Amino acid sequence: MTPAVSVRGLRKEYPGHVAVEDVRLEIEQGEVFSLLGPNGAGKTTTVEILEGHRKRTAGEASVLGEDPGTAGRAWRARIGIVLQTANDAAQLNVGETVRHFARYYPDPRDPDDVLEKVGLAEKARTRVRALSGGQRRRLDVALGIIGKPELLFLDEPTTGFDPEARRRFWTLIKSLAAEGTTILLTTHYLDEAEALADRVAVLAAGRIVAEGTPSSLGRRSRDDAVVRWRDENGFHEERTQFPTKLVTELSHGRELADLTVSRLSLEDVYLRLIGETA
Ligand SMILES: Nc1ncnc2c1ncn2[C@@H]1O[C@H](COP(=O)(O)OP(=O)(O)OP(=O)(O)O)[C@@H](O)[C@H]1O
Repeated sequence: MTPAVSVRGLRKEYPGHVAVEDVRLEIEQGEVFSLLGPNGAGKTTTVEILEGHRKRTAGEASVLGEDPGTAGRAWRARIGIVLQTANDAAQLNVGETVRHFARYYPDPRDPDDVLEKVGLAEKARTRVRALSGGQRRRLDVALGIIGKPELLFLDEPTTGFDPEARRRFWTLIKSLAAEGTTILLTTHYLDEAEALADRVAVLAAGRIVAEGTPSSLGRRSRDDAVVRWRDENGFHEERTQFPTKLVTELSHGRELADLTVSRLSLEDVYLRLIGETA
């Protein structure tokens, strides 16, 4: 199967500044892939090159089998884009906006279904400019998926969402992934990457510094577990590769007060990776 996205030696130079250097990426069809990295790392630049919205300085890129720098309208109809900054849709209401965008695509989803999916069904008659920031973002997501894209680009999609809206959005992304949509997601929320992504890559200063599944990134699964508990002598903390054995030995069949067993979170690993490259 040809990968949905294949990139080699990607480079982008702005005057006096290299934003992306030697990036190599391969995203399989149906995969949810998350690009992580600090502000200014080059995520948006990379994604916009793949969307055909920016020209690369050098390197090879293939998106759904075509070069995004030269691909035409038929190709564009196969991808969906949720941008970081939304365009302002004039005087239309939410329902009209979604129906208007649906007309651009050969085989769109049902606009009412899409509004339901993103949790805006009750806002169908509200003017776009009267939406809250988070609701506006949900409309952006609706417009990104209305064309039934094979490949969906999501650039920081849940910025400004309340916790419930984020969880709802995650459910939506999982259902799109289950239908076979390939998804490239950039996010600053590590829990979001962990919940959604099959694989993640960390970009720092324009280069990929780590890549893998969320659970294996930066040798995470091989790190010690941290066991914490309390007894009459106070709080204790021990690091071990064998937390079950340690807890069994400690407890002698009785309850240990305030017992927790934890491993490095994806955020811990991410911060370590970014720290190493700073
Ligand atoms: N049009 C441009 N002209 C010049 N420099 C630019 C341009 N666009 C981006 N840059 C620079 O390129 C680098 C990468 O920017 P980019 O927007 O790709 O980062 P990012 O990883 O998406 O950041 P964020 O997390 O803040 O969205 C930054 O140093 C930025 O200042």
